[in-house]
Amino acid sequence: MDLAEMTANMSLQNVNGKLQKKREDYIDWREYFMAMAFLAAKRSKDPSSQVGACVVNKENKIVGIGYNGMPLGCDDEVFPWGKNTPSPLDSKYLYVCHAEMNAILNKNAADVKDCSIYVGLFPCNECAKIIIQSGIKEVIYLSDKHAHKPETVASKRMFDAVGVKYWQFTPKNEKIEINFSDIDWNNMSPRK
Ligand SMILES: Nc1ccn([C@H]2C[C@H](O)[C@@H](COP(=O)(O)O)O2)c(=O)n1
Ligand SMILES: [Zn+2]
Repeated sequence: MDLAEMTANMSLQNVNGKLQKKREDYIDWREYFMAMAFLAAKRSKDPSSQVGACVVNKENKIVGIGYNGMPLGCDDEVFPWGKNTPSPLDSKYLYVCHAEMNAILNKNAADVKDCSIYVGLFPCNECAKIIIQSGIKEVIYLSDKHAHKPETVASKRMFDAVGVKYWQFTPKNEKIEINFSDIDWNNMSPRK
């Protein structure tokens, strides 16, 4: 198989003899940011909901990433991940840091003013306060599964009051696969 046949088969283009991905194979920038939030969520130890968040500035640069997890130093093998527990002290909700809070606290910039936050699940009222106070102006979310919970209604009430935009993102791709073996690590090119 020569380079032309190979590139045709691998949705690659032969530009000046170099393998280039076809334009349509590049990830849409919004899908990229939502995918980064999803990738971060993979780090969450919460057995029932893994949520990730990605803060992006006006220049489309990532300035913060986070996922839901226990506070630094609170061993997530010791602190509880339960819910609806007989004793409220055994419920994760008292302890877990939400993805949005972590993404904002993890910021790598002086502030996150006028940024957008991509998050898997619509922010709760506590995160809405943090989002507003941090100066974030746009919330892009995938799931609004708790739409009718008071926490979510309160979030929207606050966002509407201060003009924080929020909208549901629907990815074009059903999935984005990261396959380390796609790359020939010796020369960092697509594996032939
Ligand atoms: N926007 C959100 C919503 C939820 N979380 C976290 C908080 C918990 O760890 C978990 C939700 O648990 P569930 O009630 O679904 O068992 O997700 C978040 O970080 N950001
Ligand atoms: Zn929250």
